[in-house]
Amino acid sequence: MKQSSQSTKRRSSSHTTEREFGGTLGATCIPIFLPLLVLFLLSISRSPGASVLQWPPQLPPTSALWDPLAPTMLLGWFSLHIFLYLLPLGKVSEGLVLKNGTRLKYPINGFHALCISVGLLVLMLWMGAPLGSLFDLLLPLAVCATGMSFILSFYLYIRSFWAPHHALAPGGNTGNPLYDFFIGRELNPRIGNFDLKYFCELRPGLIGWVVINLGMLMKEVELRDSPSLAMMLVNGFQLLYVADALWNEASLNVWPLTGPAEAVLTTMDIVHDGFGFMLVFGDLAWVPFTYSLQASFLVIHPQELGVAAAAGILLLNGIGYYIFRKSNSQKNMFRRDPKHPSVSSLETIATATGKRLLVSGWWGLVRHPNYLGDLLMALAWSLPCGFSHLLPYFYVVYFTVLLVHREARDERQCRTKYGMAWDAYCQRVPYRIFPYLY
Ligand SMILES: NC(=O)C1=CN([C@@H]2O[C@H](COP(=O)(O)OP(=O)(O)OC[C@H]3O[C@@H](n4cnc5c(N)ncnc54)[C@H](OP(=O)(O)O)[C@@H]3O)[C@@H](O)[C@H]2O)C=CC1
Ligand SMILES: CC(C)CCC[C@@H](C)[C@H]1CC=C2C3=C(CC[C@@]21C)[C@@]1(C)CC[C@H](O)C(C)(C)[C@@H]1CC3
Repeated sequence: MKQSSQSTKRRSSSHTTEREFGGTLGATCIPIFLPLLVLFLLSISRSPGASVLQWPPQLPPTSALWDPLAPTMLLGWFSLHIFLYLLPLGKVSEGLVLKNGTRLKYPINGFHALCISVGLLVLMLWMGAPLGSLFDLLLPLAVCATGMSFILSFYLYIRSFWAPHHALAPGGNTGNPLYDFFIGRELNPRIGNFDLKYFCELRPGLIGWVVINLGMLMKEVELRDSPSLAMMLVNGFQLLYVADALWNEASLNVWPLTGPAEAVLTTMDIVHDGFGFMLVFGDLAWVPFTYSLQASFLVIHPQELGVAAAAGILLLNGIGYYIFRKSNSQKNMFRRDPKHPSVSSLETIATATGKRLLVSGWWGLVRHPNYLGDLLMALAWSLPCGFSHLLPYFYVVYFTVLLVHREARDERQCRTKYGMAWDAYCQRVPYRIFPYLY
């Protein structure tokens, strides 16, 4: 979290002043704590008790952490996705205007990469590949993904000293090595045209999450002959979420190259945050190994799910997805073409920057309707795992904390950008995420 005290602020003409995520202390502890948390969660998800509250915590034996197959598989997976990223499939789109007035070009072929990956997996299954053995490799894979995150983050930190000043992220340039390593100094590190942040955010980890889920489903088939309804719901919901992210990246295809960027290219991570340990580890280790916890939990803790309960959960996910997609699309459309018939009748307020803010429609309900939809989906992903354990609800709790923190960061940035107009918006739309609650 941002610390407001003077002690956390630096005064220097070229260095940024504000520190987030607990400043230097957070930046030192989080890279130690989060990898251990991933291993802890993975290891208890497969233990019979699956208790997050057990003290002392149950840690995996060191022999369970290493398998020579894991680095080979990970390198193979990364090579495949680098190859797919570089394939001349789909179109090329432009990001938002950078400080030096230029725009970077991005290949929009993530959905192709997802389809090809799923096609390859189906082929491997047909050839008899034991995809269920991913279950036994999860801990070594997580260890290797963490190691890879550290190596990549060191590389990014060191190379950032050769980057021009305008290429640095606003928040990752404090001069404190630990903090800058954690937050990330360079905004859009690239090797030639290969954009490391954009690649990591949407490809290996996000698609890897879907593959891990499928591996858990296959393990269930090995153990119990067929996948359970709960496992199918978790797989289906999360596949929809990942496919949506990649499809909406691809929806840029229909717009002219010179039009404003939208969807993933306008998220806070791409536009504002540097590429440091937090995002590298988040993309490569945290997303695939903790977002798939419900599926790995279900392998050892099968749940009976009645048709009525399944229908209720389906409905909840559908409502969440509808709110998430409609609100994100409404804002993206408004930013791209405010005169488009689907948004032209919405009420707006002017800001000094020339941009307007929506005050009706989804963005008049709460200030972050997209987070509300995302959180409803998060709950729907955990409910198939029943109420006997807390572990499957880890994602809901973590995600609530992440989005509340993210909302506060975005709010600060918007207040700086829009000043009094933002205050007027907040008065008009008093709730942040949950109507009448928060
Ligand atoms: N699954 C996961 O782990 C995660 C998922 N997400 C999801 O990613 C999606 C994107 O989220 P995120 O990048 O945080 O931010 P948002 O998509 O919510 O974008 C926030 C920006 O939208 C613009 N904006 C805010 N209010 C208005 C308004 N009333 N009218 C017009 N524009 C407005 C502002 O930018 P400007 O005015 O400059 O255009 C603001 O900075 C969300 O759906 C979120 O749930 C996010 C993080 C993690
Ligand atoms: C390691 C920390 C505890 C937290 C790291 C945070 C990251 C895991 C998330 C920050 C923003 C993200 C986004 C998505 C995935 C999680 C991270 C990387 C996203 C790609 C998921 C799919 C969505 O549709 C999206 C809008 C494309 C998301 C963009 C932000």
